[in-house]
Amino acid sequence: MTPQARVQAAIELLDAIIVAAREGGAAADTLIARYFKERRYAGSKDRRAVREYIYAAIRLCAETPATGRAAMLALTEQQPELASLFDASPHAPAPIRADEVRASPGMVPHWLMPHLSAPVQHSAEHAALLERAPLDLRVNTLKASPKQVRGHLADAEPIAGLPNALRLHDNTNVEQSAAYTDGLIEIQDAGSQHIARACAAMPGMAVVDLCAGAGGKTLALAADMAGQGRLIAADVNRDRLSRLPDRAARAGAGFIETLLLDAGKETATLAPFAGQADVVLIDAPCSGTGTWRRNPEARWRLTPDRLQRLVAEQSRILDISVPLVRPGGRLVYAVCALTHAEGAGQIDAFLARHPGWRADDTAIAAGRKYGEGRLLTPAHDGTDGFFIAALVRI
Ligand SMILES: C[S@@+](CC[C@H](N)C(=O)[O-])C[C@H]1O[C@@H](n2cnc3c(N)ncnc32)[C@H](O)[C@@H]1O
Repeated sequence: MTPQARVQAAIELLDAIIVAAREGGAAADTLIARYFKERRYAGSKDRRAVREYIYAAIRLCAETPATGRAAMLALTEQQPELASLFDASPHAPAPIRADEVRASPGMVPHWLMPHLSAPVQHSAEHAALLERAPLDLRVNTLKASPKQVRGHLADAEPIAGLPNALRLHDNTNVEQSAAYTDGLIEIQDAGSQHIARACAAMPGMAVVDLCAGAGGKTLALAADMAGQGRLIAADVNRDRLSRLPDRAARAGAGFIETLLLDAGKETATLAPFAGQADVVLIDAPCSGTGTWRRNPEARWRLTPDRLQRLVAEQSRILDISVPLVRPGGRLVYAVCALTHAEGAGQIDAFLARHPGWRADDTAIAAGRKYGEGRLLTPAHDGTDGFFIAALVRI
Protein backbone atom coordinates (compact mmCIF):
# COMPACT_ATOMS: atom_id res chain seq x y z
CA MET A 1 0.00 0.00 0.00
CA THR A 2 1.20 3.53 -0.68
CA PRO A 3 1.34 5.93 2.30
CA GLN A 4 -1.68 7.68 0.75
CA ALA A 5 -3.64 4.41 0.49
CA ARG A 6 -2.96 3.71 4.17
CA VAL A 7 -4.57 7.04 5.12
CA GLN A 8 -7.56 6.29 2.86
CA ALA A 9 -7.91 2.82 4.47
CA ALA A 10 -7.88 4.43 7.93
CA ILE A 11 -10.64 6.83 6.81
CA GLU A 12 -12.80 3.98 5.49
CA LEU A 13 -12.30 1.94 8.64
CA LEU A 14 -13.04 4.92 10.89
CA ASP A 15 -16.32 5.38 8.98
CA ALA A 16 -17.22 1.76 9.77
CA ILE A 17 -16.14 2.14 13.43
CA ILE A 18 -18.30 5.27 13.82
CA VAL A 19 -21.38 3.48 12.44
CA ALA A 20 -20.72 0.41 14.63
CA ALA A 21 -20.35 2.62 17.72
CA ARG A 22 -23.68 4.36 16.99
CA GLU A 23 -25.53 1.14 16.24
CA GLY A 24 -23.93 -1.16 18.83
CA GLY A 25 -22.03 -3.08 16.12
CA ALA A 26 -18.67 -4.87 16.20
CA ALA A 27 -15.65 -3.48 18.06
CA ALA A 28 -12.93 -1.53 16.22
CA ASP A 29 -10.44 -4.41 16.49
CA THR A 30 -12.93 -6.82 14.90
CA LEU A 31 -13.69 -4.40 12.05
CA ILE A 32 -9.98 -3.85 11.39
CA ALA A 33 -9.32 -7.62 11.34
CA ARG A 34 -12.23 -8.19 8.90
CA TYR A 35 -11.09 -5.37 6.63
CA PHE A 36 -7.61 -6.82 6.22
CA LYS A 37 -8.85 -10.38 5.83
CA GLU A 38 -10.52 -9.19 2.63
CA ARG A 39 -7.39 -7.30 1.51
CA ARG A 40 -4.58 -9.81 1.49
CA TYR A 41 -2.37 -7.44 -0.52
CA ALA A 42 -1.84 -5.38 2.67
CA GLY A 43 1.36 -6.40 4.44
CA SER A 44 2.08 -6.33 8.17
CA LYS A 45 3.65 -2.85 7.96
CA ASP A 46 0.53 -1.54 6.18
CA ARG A 47 -1.75 -3.09 8.79
CA ARG A 48 0.31 -1.66 11.64
CA ALA A 49 0.40 1.83 10.11
CA VAL A 50 -3.36 1.89 9.42
CA ARG A 51 -4.10 0.61 12.90
CA GLU A 52 -1.88 3.30 14.44
CA TYR A 53 -3.67 6.05 12.48
CA ILE A 54 -7.05 4.69 13.52
CA TYR A 55 -6.28 4.47 17.23
CA ALA A 56 -4.52 7.86 17.24
CA ALA A 57 -7.65 9.38 15.65
CA ILE A 58 -9.98 7.62 18.08
CA ARG A 59 -7.90 8.76 21.06
CA LEU A 60 -8.04 12.30 19.78
CA CYS A 61 -11.83 12.54 19.56
CA ALA A 62 -13.96 12.48 22.71
CA GLU A 63 -17.18 13.02 20.77
CA THR A 64 -18.14 10.68 17.95
CA PRO A 65 -16.78 12.38 14.80
CA ALA A 66 -19.17 13.04 11.92
CA THR A 67 -17.01 10.98 9.52
CA GLY A 68 -13.75 9.06 9.38
CA ARG A 69 -12.34 11.83 7.22
CA ALA A 70 -13.19 14.47 9.85
CA ALA A 71 -11.35 12.34 12.44
CA MET A 72 -8.28 11.91 10.20
CA LEU A 73 -8.26 15.63 9.44
CA ALA A 74 -8.17 16.29 13.17
CA LEU A 75 -5.13 14.00 13.30
CA THR A 76 -3.36 16.07 10.62
CA GLU A 77 -3.32 18.95 13.14
CA GLN A 78 -1.26 16.75 15.46
CA GLN A 79 0.76 15.08 12.68
CA PRO A 80 1.09 17.83 10.00
CA GLU A 81 3.13 15.56 7.68
CA LEU A 82 -0.09 13.59 7.04
CA ALA A 83 -1.72 16.54 5.24
CA SER A 84 0.49 16.11 2.15
CA LEU A 85 -0.87 12.56 1.67
CA PHE A 86 -4.34 13.93 0.82
CA ASP A 87 -3.17 14.42 -2.77
CA ALA A 88 -5.76 12.75 -5.03
CA SER A 89 -3.18 10.28 -6.39
CA PRO A 90 -4.55 6.74 -7.01
CA HIS A 91 -6.08 5.31 -3.75
CA ALA A 92 -5.33 8.57 -1.90
CA PRO A 93 -7.87 10.67 -0.01
CA ALA A 94 -9.17 13.77 -1.82
CA PRO A 95 -7.20 16.99 -1.26
CA ILE A 96 -8.12 18.93 1.88
CA ARG A 97 -10.44 21.88 1.23
CA ALA A 98 -9.88 25.04 3.26
CA ASP A 99 -13.45 25.02 4.64
CA GLU A 100 -13.54 21.33 5.55
CA VAL A 101 -14.96 20.28 8.92
CA ARG A 102 -12.47 18.63 11.28
CA ALA A 103 -13.46 16.73 14.39
CA SER A 104 -12.65 18.70 17.55
CA PRO A 105 -10.07 17.13 19.82
CA GLY A 106 -11.07 16.22 23.37
CA MET A 107 -10.68 13.60 26.07
CA VAL A 108 -14.00 13.17 27.85
CA PRO A 109 -17.34 13.51 26.04
CA HIS A 110 -18.97 16.76 27.09
CA TRP A 111 -22.18 15.17 28.41
CA LEU A 112 -20.21 12.70 30.56
CA MET A 113 -18.09 15.28 32.39
CA PRO A 114 -20.55 16.02 35.26
CA HIS A 115 -21.13 12.28 35.76
CA LEU A 116 -17.47 11.54 36.60
CA SER A 117 -16.53 10.86 40.21
CA ALA A 118 -15.20 13.99 41.95
CA PRO A 119 -11.48 12.97 42.02
CA VAL A 120 -11.56 12.44 38.24
CA GLN A 121 -12.77 15.98 37.47
CA HIS A 122 -9.25 17.20 36.58
CA SER A 123 -7.49 17.45 33.22
CA ALA A 124 -4.43 15.47 34.42
CA GLU A 125 -6.80 12.59 35.27
CA HIS A 126 -8.46 12.88 31.84
CA ALA A 127 -5.16 12.77 29.93
CA ALA A 128 -4.03 9.64 31.78
CA LEU A 129 -7.29 7.89 30.88
CA LEU A 130 -6.03 7.75 27.28
CA GLU A 131 -2.34 7.01 27.83
CA ARG A 132 -0.76 3.75 26.80
CA ALA A 133 -1.25 1.03 29.44
CA PRO A 134 1.66 -1.13 30.65
CA LEU A 135 1.35 -4.91 30.49
CA ASP A 136 0.55 -6.30 33.94
CA LEU A 137 0.85 -9.95 34.82
CA ARG A 138 -0.44 -11.99 37.73
CA VAL A 139 1.73 -14.86 38.83
CA ASN A 140 -0.47 -17.93 39.23
CA THR A 141 0.60 -19.14 42.66
CA LEU A 142 -1.13 -22.47 42.01
CA LYS A 143 1.81 -23.18 39.70
CA ALA A 144 4.70 -20.80 40.40
CA SER A 145 6.16 -18.12 42.66
CA PRO A 146 6.92 -14.53 41.54
CA LYS A 147 10.63 -15.33 41.93
CA GLN A 148 10.38 -18.29 39.53
CA VAL A 149 8.51 -16.20 36.96
CA ARG A 150 11.05 -13.36 37.16
CA GLY A 151 13.63 -15.95 36.15
CA HIS A 152 11.69 -16.30 32.84
CA LEU A 153 10.88 -12.59 32.35
CA ALA A 154 13.99 -10.61 33.25
CA ASP A 155 12.40 -7.18 32.46
CA ALA A 156 9.40 -7.69 34.74
CA GLU A 157 9.13 -5.28 37.69
CA PRO A 158 7.20 -5.82 40.91
CA ILE A 159 4.08 -3.72 41.60
CA ALA A 160 3.72 -2.15 45.06
CA GLY A 161 0.89 -3.59 47.15
CA LEU A 162 0.49 -6.72 44.98
CA PRO A 163 2.99 -9.44 45.88
CA ASN A 164 2.02 -11.64 42.92
CA ALA A 165 1.95 -8.93 40.25
CA LEU A 166 4.62 -8.04 37.69
CA ARG A 167 4.73 -5.21 35.16
CA LEU A 168 6.30 -5.10 31.69
CA HIS A 169 6.76 -1.84 29.82
CA ASP A 170 7.61 -3.04 26.33
CA ASN A 171 5.52 -4.97 23.81
CA THR A 172 6.79 -8.37 24.94
CA ASN A 173 4.70 -11.04 23.27
CA VAL A 174 3.93 -12.74 26.55
CA GLU A 175 1.26 -15.04 25.11
CA GLN A 176 4.00 -16.88 23.17
CA SER A 177 6.13 -17.44 26.28
CA ALA A 178 6.38 -20.81 28.04
CA ALA A 179 5.43 -19.10 31.32
CA TYR A 180 2.07 -18.18 29.74
CA THR A 181 1.33 -21.39 27.86
CA ASP A 182 2.23 -23.42 30.96
CA GLY A 183 -0.22 -21.39 33.07
CA LEU A 184 2.38 -19.76 35.35
CA ILE A 185 1.10 -16.26 34.50
CA GLU A 186 -2.10 -14.51 33.48
CA ILE A 187 -2.34 -11.11 31.79
CA GLN A 188 -4.30 -8.99 34.27
CA ASP A 189 -4.29 -5.27 35.02
CA ALA A 190 -3.08 -4.44 38.53
CA GLY A 191 -6.48 -2.88 39.31
CA SER A 192 -8.21 -6.19 38.56
CA GLN A 193 -5.73 -7.93 40.84
CA HIS A 194 -6.66 -5.50 43.63
CA ILE A 195 -10.32 -6.50 43.15
CA ALA A 196 -9.48 -10.16 43.76
CA ARG A 197 -7.48 -9.26 46.87
CA ALA A 198 -10.36 -7.19 48.24
CA CYS A 199 -12.38 -10.43 48.30
CA ALA A 200 -9.96 -11.92 50.89
CA ALA A 201 -10.82 -15.40 49.57
CA MET A 202 -9.11 -18.18 51.51
CA PRO A 203 -8.68 -21.96 51.21
CA GLY A 204 -11.85 -23.85 52.17
CA MET A 205 -14.25 -20.94 51.57
CA ALA A 206 -17.40 -20.94 49.44
CA VAL A 207 -16.99 -18.15 46.89
CA VAL A 208 -19.37 -17.02 44.13
CA ASP A 209 -18.03 -14.91 41.25
CA LEU A 210 -21.39 -13.66 40.03
CA CYS A 211 -20.26 -11.84 36.84
CA ALA A 212 -17.39 -14.17 36.00
CA GLY A 213 -17.21 -13.63 32.23
CA ALA A 214 -14.29 -15.66 30.91
CA GLY A 215 -12.96 -15.92 34.45
CA GLY A 216 -10.13 -13.40 34.81
CA LYS A 217 -10.98 -12.68 38.46
CA THR A 218 -12.17 -16.24 39.10
CA LEU A 219 -8.68 -17.54 38.35
CA ALA A 220 -7.17 -15.03 40.78
CA LEU A 221 -9.65 -16.12 43.46
CA ALA A 222 -8.79 -19.77 42.74
CA ALA A 223 -5.12 -19.03 43.43
CA ASP A 224 -5.96 -17.21 46.70
CA MET A 225 -8.01 -20.28 47.70
CA ALA A 226 -5.03 -22.53 46.86
CA GLY A 227 -7.43 -24.73 44.91
CA GLN A 228 -9.38 -25.66 48.09
CA GLY A 229 -13.05 -24.97 48.75
CA ARG A 230 -15.92 -24.20 46.42
CA LEU A 231 -15.62 -21.57 43.71
CA ILE A 232 -18.64 -20.90 41.48
CA ALA A 233 -18.18 -18.85 38.30
CA ALA A 234 -21.60 -17.60 37.18
CA ASP A 235 -22.53 -15.43 34.21
CA VAL A 236 -25.41 -14.87 31.79
CA ASN A 237 -23.09 -14.94 28.77
CA ARG A 238 -22.61 -18.49 27.49
CA ASP A 239 -19.75 -17.60 25.10
CA ARG A 240 -17.64 -15.89 27.75
CA LEU A 241 -18.28 -18.54 30.39
CA SER A 242 -17.45 -21.33 27.93
CA ARG A 243 -13.89 -20.00 27.68
CA LEU A 244 -13.29 -20.54 31.40
CA PRO A 245 -12.83 -24.33 31.67
CA ASP A 246 -9.83 -24.35 29.28
CA ARG A 247 -8.26 -21.40 31.08
CA ALA A 248 -8.90 -23.06 34.44
CA ALA A 249 -7.28 -26.30 33.24
CA ARG A 250 -4.19 -24.39 32.05
CA ALA A 251 -4.00 -22.60 35.42
CA GLY A 252 -4.36 -25.83 37.43
CA ALA A 253 -7.70 -24.58 38.84
CA GLY A 254 -9.93 -27.48 37.82
CA PHE A 255 -12.02 -27.11 40.99
CA ILE A 256 -13.87 -24.05 39.56
CA GLU A 257 -17.54 -24.80 38.80
CA THR A 258 -19.27 -22.80 36.04
CA LEU A 259 -22.93 -21.83 36.31
CA LEU A 260 -24.80 -20.36 33.35
CA LEU A 261 -27.52 -17.95 34.45
CA ASP A 262 -30.67 -17.01 32.60
CA ALA A 263 -30.91 -13.19 32.49
CA GLY A 264 -33.93 -12.09 34.53
CA LYS A 265 -34.20 -15.51 36.24
CA GLU A 266 -30.85 -15.58 38.05
CA THR A 267 -32.37 -15.96 41.51
CA ALA A 268 -33.91 -19.37 40.73
CA THR A 269 -30.61 -20.83 39.47
CA LEU A 270 -28.72 -19.37 42.42
CA ALA A 271 -31.22 -20.59 45.05
CA PRO A 272 -29.11 -23.65 46.09
CA PHE A 273 -26.37 -21.24 47.24
CA ALA A 274 -28.66 -19.14 49.48
CA GLY A 275 -26.88 -18.22 52.73
CA GLN A 276 -23.84 -20.32 51.74
CA ALA A 277 -21.32 -17.88 50.35
CA ASP A 278 -18.43 -16.58 52.44
CA VAL A 279 -17.68 -14.20 49.59
CA VAL A 280 -19.63 -12.98 46.56
CA LEU A 281 -17.80 -10.94 43.94
CA ILE A 282 -19.79 -8.72 41.57
CA ASP A 283 -17.48 -7.52 38.80
CA ALA A 284 -20.46 -5.76 37.28
CA PRO A 285 -21.21 -4.88 33.66
CA CYS A 286 -20.36 -1.17 33.39
CA SER A 287 -19.62 1.82 31.18
CA GLY A 288 -15.92 0.88 30.95
CA THR A 289 -14.94 4.53 31.50
CA GLY A 290 -11.86 3.25 33.38
CA THR A 291 -10.58 1.24 30.41
CA TRP A 292 -10.29 3.88 27.72
CA ARG A 293 -6.49 3.32 27.62
CA ARG A 294 -7.24 -0.06 26.03
CA ASN A 295 -10.57 0.76 24.46
CA PRO A 296 -10.77 4.49 23.57
CA GLU A 297 -13.71 3.91 21.22
CA ALA A 298 -15.88 3.06 24.26
CA ARG A 299 -16.35 6.86 24.58
CA TRP A 300 -18.30 6.80 21.31
CA ARG A 301 -20.51 3.93 22.45
CA LEU A 302 -21.67 5.33 25.76
CA THR A 303 -24.85 7.44 25.84
CA PRO A 304 -26.81 8.93 28.77
CA ASP A 305 -29.49 6.31 28.19
CA ARG A 306 -27.01 3.42 28.20
CA LEU A 307 -25.40 4.74 31.39
CA GLN A 308 -28.79 4.87 33.08
CA ARG A 309 -29.59 1.29 32.02
CA LEU A 310 -26.20 0.08 33.31
CA VAL A 311 -26.77 1.70 36.70
CA ALA A 312 -30.19 0.01 36.96
CA GLU A 313 -28.71 -3.40 36.00
CA GLN A 314 -25.86 -3.06 38.51
CA SER A 315 -28.37 -2.29 41.23
CA ARG A 316 -30.45 -5.34 40.23
CA ILE A 317 -27.38 -7.63 40.29
CA LEU A 318 -26.38 -6.29 43.72
CA ASP A 319 -29.83 -7.18 45.04
CA ILE A 320 -29.63 -10.68 43.49
CA SER A 321 -26.44 -11.32 45.45
CA VAL A 322 -27.91 -10.41 48.86
CA PRO A 323 -29.53 -13.79 49.73
CA LEU A 324 -26.35 -15.67 48.74
CA VAL A 325 -24.07 -14.20 51.40
CA ARG A 326 -23.99 -15.88 54.83
CA PRO A 327 -24.24 -13.63 57.91
CA GLY A 328 -20.77 -12.13 58.42
CA GLY A 329 -19.92 -12.88 54.78
CA ARG A 330 -18.45 -10.42 52.30
CA LEU A 331 -19.79 -8.86 49.13
CA VAL A 332 -17.26 -7.16 46.89
CA TYR A 333 -18.61 -4.85 44.21
CA ALA A 334 -16.34 -3.58 41.44
CA VAL A 335 -16.70 -1.68 38.17
CA CYS A 336 -14.02 -0.62 35.68
CA ALA A 337 -15.90 2.68 35.56
CA LEU A 338 -15.29 6.14 36.96
CA THR A 339 -18.80 7.60 36.97
CA HIS A 340 -20.19 8.45 40.39
CA ALA A 341 -23.51 6.66 39.81
CA GLU A 342 -21.83 3.33 38.98
CA GLY A 343 -19.46 3.55 41.94
CA ALA A 344 -19.92 5.44 45.22
CA GLY A 345 -23.51 6.36 44.31
CA GLN A 346 -24.39 2.72 43.66
CA ILE A 347 -23.07 1.64 47.07
CA ASP A 348 -24.79 4.49 48.93
CA ALA A 349 -28.07 3.40 47.32
CA PHE A 350 -27.41 -0.26 48.23
CA LEU A 351 -26.75 0.57 51.89
CA ALA A 352 -29.94 2.67 51.99
CA ARG A 353 -31.97 -0.27 50.57
CA HIS A 354 -30.31 -2.92 52.80
CA PRO A 355 -29.99 -1.87 56.45
CA GLY A 356 -28.55 -5.31 57.35
CA TRP A 357 -25.29 -4.47 55.61
CA ARG A 358 -22.29 -2.25 56.35
CA ALA A 359 -19.30 -1.10 54.34
CA ASP A 360 -15.97 -2.72 55.21
CA ASP A 361 -12.32 -1.84 54.57
CA THR A 362 -11.30 -3.11 51.12
CA ALA A 363 -7.72 -3.67 52.35
CA ILE A 364 -6.49 -2.37 49.00
CA ALA A 365 -3.03 -0.77 49.07
CA ALA A 366 -3.84 1.62 46.22
CA GLY A 367 -6.39 4.21 45.20
CA ARG A 368 -8.23 6.86 47.17
CA LYS A 369 -11.14 6.47 49.53
CA TYR A 370 -14.26 7.62 47.70
CA GLY A 371 -17.65 7.28 49.34
CA GLU A 372 -17.81 3.80 50.86
CA GLY A 373 -15.17 2.33 48.55
CA ARG A 374 -11.88 3.04 46.79
CA LEU A 375 -11.30 4.73 43.48
CA LEU A 376 -8.29 3.67 41.40
CA THR A 377 -7.30 5.75 38.37
CA PRO A 378 -4.56 5.63 35.72
CA ALA A 379 -3.21 9.03 36.87
CA HIS A 380 -3.17 8.21 40.59
CA ASP A 381 -2.41 4.48 40.56
CA GLY A 382 -1.08 3.53 37.11
CA THR A 383 -3.93 1.01 36.81
CA ASP A 384 -7.09 1.08 34.74
CA GLY A 385 -9.84 3.06 36.47
CA PHE A 386 -11.90 1.14 39.02
CA PHE A 387 -14.32 1.68 41.87
CA ILE A 388 -14.19 -1.15 44.42
CA ALA A 389 -16.25 -1.54 47.59
CA ALA A 390 -16.43 -4.29 50.20
CA LEU A 391 -19.67 -4.86 52.15
CA VAL A 392 -20.39 -7.15 55.06
CA ARG A 393 -23.68 -8.80 55.93
CA ILE A 394 -24.27 -8.00 59.58
C1 LIG B 1 -16.95 -6.65 33.64
S1 LIG B 1 -17.51 -8.11 32.93
C2 LIG B 1 -16.81 -9.33 33.96
C3 LIG B 1 -15.36 -9.63 33.68
C4 LIG B 1 -14.83 -10.83 34.42
N1 LIG B 1 -15.15 -10.84 35.81
C5 LIG B 1 -13.32 -10.94 34.25
O1 LIG B 1 -12.58 -10.79 35.23
O2 LIG B 1 -12.88 -11.17 33.12
C6 LIG B 1 -19.20 -8.18 33.42
C7 LIG B 1 -19.85 -9.51 33.18
O3 LIG B 1 -21.16 -9.45 33.75
C8 LIG B 1 -21.96 -10.33 33.03
N2 LIG B 1 -23.38 -10.07 33.38
C9 LIG B 1 -24.20 -9.13 32.89
N3 LIG B 1 -25.41 -9.22 33.46
C10 LIG B 1 -25.34 -10.24 34.36
C11 LIG B 1 -26.27 -10.82 35.26
N4 LIG B 1 -27.50 -10.38 35.34
N5 LIG B 1 -25.85 -11.84 36.02
C12 LIG B 1 -24.58 -12.31 35.92
N6 LIG B 1 -23.66 -11.81 35.07
C13 LIG B 1 -24.04 -10.78 34.31
C14 LIG B 1 -21.56 -10.06 31.60
O4 LIG B 1 -21.94 -11.11 30.76
C15 LIG B 1 -20.05 -9.88 31.73
O5 LIG B 1 -19.39 -11.09 31.48
